[in-house]
This record gives sequence, structure tokens and C-alpha cells, in this order.
Amino acid sequence: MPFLAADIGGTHGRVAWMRVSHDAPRGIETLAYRVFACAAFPSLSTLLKAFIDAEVRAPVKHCVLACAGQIVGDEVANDNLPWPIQLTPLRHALGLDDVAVLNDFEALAYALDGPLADGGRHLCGPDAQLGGPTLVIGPGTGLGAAVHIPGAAGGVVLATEAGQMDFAPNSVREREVLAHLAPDGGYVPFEHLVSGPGLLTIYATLCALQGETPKLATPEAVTAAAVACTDALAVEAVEMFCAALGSFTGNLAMAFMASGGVYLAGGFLSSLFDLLKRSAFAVRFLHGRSARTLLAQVPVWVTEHGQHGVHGAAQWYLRHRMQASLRQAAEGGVSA
Ligand SMILES: Nc1ncnc2c1ncn2[C@@H]1O[C@H](COP(=O)(O)OP(=O)(O)OP(=O)(O)O)[C@@H](O)[C@H]1O
Repeated sequence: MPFLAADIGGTHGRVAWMRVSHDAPRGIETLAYRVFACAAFPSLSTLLKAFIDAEVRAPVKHCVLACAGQIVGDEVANDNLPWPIQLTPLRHALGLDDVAVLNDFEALAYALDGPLADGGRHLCGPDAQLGGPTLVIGPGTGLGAAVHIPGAAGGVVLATEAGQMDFAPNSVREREVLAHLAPDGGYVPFEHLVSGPGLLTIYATLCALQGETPKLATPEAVTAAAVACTDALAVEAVEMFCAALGSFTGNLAMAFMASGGVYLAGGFLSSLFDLLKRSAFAVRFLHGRSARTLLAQVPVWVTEHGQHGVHGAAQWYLRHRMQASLRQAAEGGVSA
């Protein structure tokens, strides 16, 4: 039975047409795949319809969505998404029999025993896969994280909203940035600094602290200027971003005792790999923690986000919904 799998972030919608195939690796074959800019569409249904018209050209009955944010009943709650997502209207608009939704990093964690783990570049710690809980973390439009806990029948995946945890500064300069962002001591989540928009926020704040007018207007421009070493504050912003990502990753690795390792799978981290490797990431991953000995055994890799979200969503769908849908279809009914 073919089905649509989509990974919907704040910036990109990655969509695939897939089918169950016993000959394909992990039992699922990708028939078509495209990446869309979410902002170019007035709704999720129009984005998916554009894919169906271009690649499927036939009625689609089954769909799984991996979405950034929390799933509350029929809706996905996420301020980073360009439009609200409601499942029942989406099902009606596309004429679907079944639409299922899971968190986007939960989906990435379902790709862990496949291509996500295969393509990783080693960042720090031992370069060997150990057993135990494994984390997937990624700065993109937001800051996503999920954990895979091994066990019977493929183990368990937990979605998290860890990107919303309070940012804690680790240096005088970071304290200054935090004080600038929340002069009254209010809430600043990690996501406000450790994400694409967060990198721009760090840069703009460093400019403000320096009394300079920002010359760079996008996160991509900050990264490019840091890589080319053409702007000292862009270099400092990327260094602070990498250090804060190290703290965030170390916090989560400690909380989940992530002896299975960490995959950093953000949309743009690959372009920062060399800077990340030279940065304070590894120091801050271990910094001052009582669990240093455990954390020193935790491998960290950087991997592409790419198609892994749709692959993981497809694995989840196969495991949690497909068998039931196939049974119901055989009995002449449809699932919710
Ligand atoms: N080279 C880069 N340097 C810094 N930021 C970048 C770079 N390329 C893209 N970005 C930023 O990353 C964000 C998009 O990330 P990504 O491609 O992971 O999208 P997404 O999957 O839609 O995100 P999310 O799943 O977090 O909602 C945008 O804010 C974009 O400006």
C-alpha cells in the first residue's frame, strides 16, 4: 500500500511518496521525494497537493506527518510553523482515509537504526556506537530533540520539548547576552539562541552590546561571514552558538544517560562542521558536570537532516498504524 510521508518544519516541507516493499532496506521504498519552502504555500494541504499533482497523479489515501511542535488532539501547536495544522480539515481537503502525526524529532529517532546513523561525521567522544539511550538533537527553525531507548520490539522513542528549557549562561559574555535579551530576568529558552533565527539573535545582540549596527541580516550570512572570517562578531556569534549547543547537548545527554550517543541532525549544522569541531562544543558538553566520566564515553556525530525525517515517519507509520490500516482495509473499513 503506497502512502505519503511528510516532514514539516518551520522553513522546509520534505515530502515523499513511499510504499511497503520487502525488497527495500527496512521494508520501505521511496518512489518520489521533494523539498518545498513552506512560506510559498498558504496551507499545508496546498503544499501536499502540489506534491501529489507533480509526483503521484492519483488519489492518496494514507498519510503520515512528522511535525515540529506538540500534538494536541487534532492540532499541532507550534509558533514556528507558518500555518495552523488541523488533521480533520486536512483529511477532508485531500480525501484521505487516514492521516497520522508525530513529532519531527520523534520521526528522526525512528530513523536511527538506518540511514541517519550511517551517514554521521564524528564530532567528539569515542567514535564507536555503545549501547543505551540515543539522542537526536537539531537546531533548525527551532531546536528539536528526541530520545530512543532500546528495548524489545525496537525500543521506545520519546519526543521532547527540550528546546524550550531555560538557557543557562556559562560565561560573562553569555550573561551579558542573556541580560540584554531579558533585562528583567525573564524566560529565555535555549531555542531562542540555538537555532537558525537564534544565531542571528546572538549576532544582533553582540552588535548591540558593542554599539555597532548589524551588517548581516540572515543566519546564513552570519555563518558565511564566520566561515570566511570576514566579520569578528559573526565569528563570536557562531562560537557562542556552538558553545551553547554543547551545553544543551550535555544537559540532555546527562538527563537521559545517553550512553548510546548523540546525533546532531540540524538542517544547517553540516555547513558549520569545521567550526563546530574547533569550537567549545566538546568542552561545554562535559563542562563542570558530576557525570563527566559517563559523558566522556558518549560519542557525538553530526548528520544530515535530509530525508531521514520522512524515513523515520514511514517507519513509525508502518509500526503503529499501517498494520491496523491494512487489516481494516481488508475488512472493508477505514481508520480514523
Ligand atoms: N547556513 C546556515 N547558517 C545558519 N542558519 C541557517 C543556514 N541555512 C539555513 N539556516 C536557517 O535554518 C533554519 C531552517 O532550518 P531547517 O532547514 O532545519 O528547516 P526546518 O526543518 O523547517 O526547521 P525546523 O524543523 O526546526 O522547523 C532557518 O531559520 C534558516 O534561516
